[in-house]
Amino acid sequence: MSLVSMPSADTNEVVLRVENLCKVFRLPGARGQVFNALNQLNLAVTRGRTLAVVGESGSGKSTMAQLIMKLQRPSAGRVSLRMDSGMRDVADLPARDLYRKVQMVFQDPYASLNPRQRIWRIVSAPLCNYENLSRDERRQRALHYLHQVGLGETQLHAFPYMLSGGQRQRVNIARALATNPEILILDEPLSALDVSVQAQIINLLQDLQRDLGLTYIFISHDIAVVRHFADQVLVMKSGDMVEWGDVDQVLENPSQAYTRQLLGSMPGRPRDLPVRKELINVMAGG
Ligand SMILES: Nc1ncnc2c1ncn2[C@@H]1O[C@H](COP(=O)(O)OP(=O)(O)OP(=O)(O)O)[C@@H](O)[C@H]1O
Repeated sequence: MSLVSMPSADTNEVVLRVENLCKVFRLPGARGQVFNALNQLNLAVTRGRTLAVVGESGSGKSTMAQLIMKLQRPSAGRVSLRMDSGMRDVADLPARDLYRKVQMVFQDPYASLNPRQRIWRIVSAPLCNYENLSRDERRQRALHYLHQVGLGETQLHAFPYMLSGGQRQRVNIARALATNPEILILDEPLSALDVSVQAQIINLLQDLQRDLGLTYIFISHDIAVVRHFADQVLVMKSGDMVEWGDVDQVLENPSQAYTRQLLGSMPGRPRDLPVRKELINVMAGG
């Protein structure tokens, strides 16, 4: 059961809605045994805002992301997305329409790039599902998206192993931008990067959000970053929603004991924030 009810949001601005979403996994080798990874999740994501999702390991954050992206089927409930024709159940949407609207950036910038492909091929690959492009056109389009993430000609013909971790994560973001999506699901996009590079990527994500009007679902373990970056935060525990609200309210004045416990155990807990926030601003040149 969900521990909190769905907060109200201006329905005109809701671009993604999750209703009573559940995921039950059958455990291999354990006769008939099941595991509830997600229990009746309810959520509304507002256009142009950032919703952070926090919770201890195994709380269901990535499962939620996979259900939104149709990488897994829900056991119950539904995810709907704002399309030109109104809110549509993603179960009824062809993958190509879903991926036009929603893209994902994964945690590991190393594992998520094909090591045998040049960067222009990687970045322009999603476009091939929508358009019949020549090699030259693909390179031009890839260069456009590389410029958006602060890379350029130098990286266009490189292979992933030639790039730093931060550059690879920029390539991942460029690839995610290639379908001109409205929503990016960022699944711990900073955790494989060192702190100074994290700050640069946060800065980039904020610039992109401002310039392109993107909506973010940001899965993170770092409370300092969440506070700096997100508008709202959802706290999860063992597949349940524990608390959802504005970042300042939830992080400064959590209503649930579990949230207080989580804040105390995660890096960048509130009393550390001023230092980290300043650090991030300095590193991001802000
Ligand atoms: N295919 C599967 N079969 C069985 N159990 C699964 C499967 N996928 C995920 N789980 C379980 O569901 C729970 C939620 O996993 P999930 O990856 O969503 O957690 P998470 O909050 O993203 O964790 P982390 O922060 O470590 O990435 C975990 O206990 C996980 O072991």
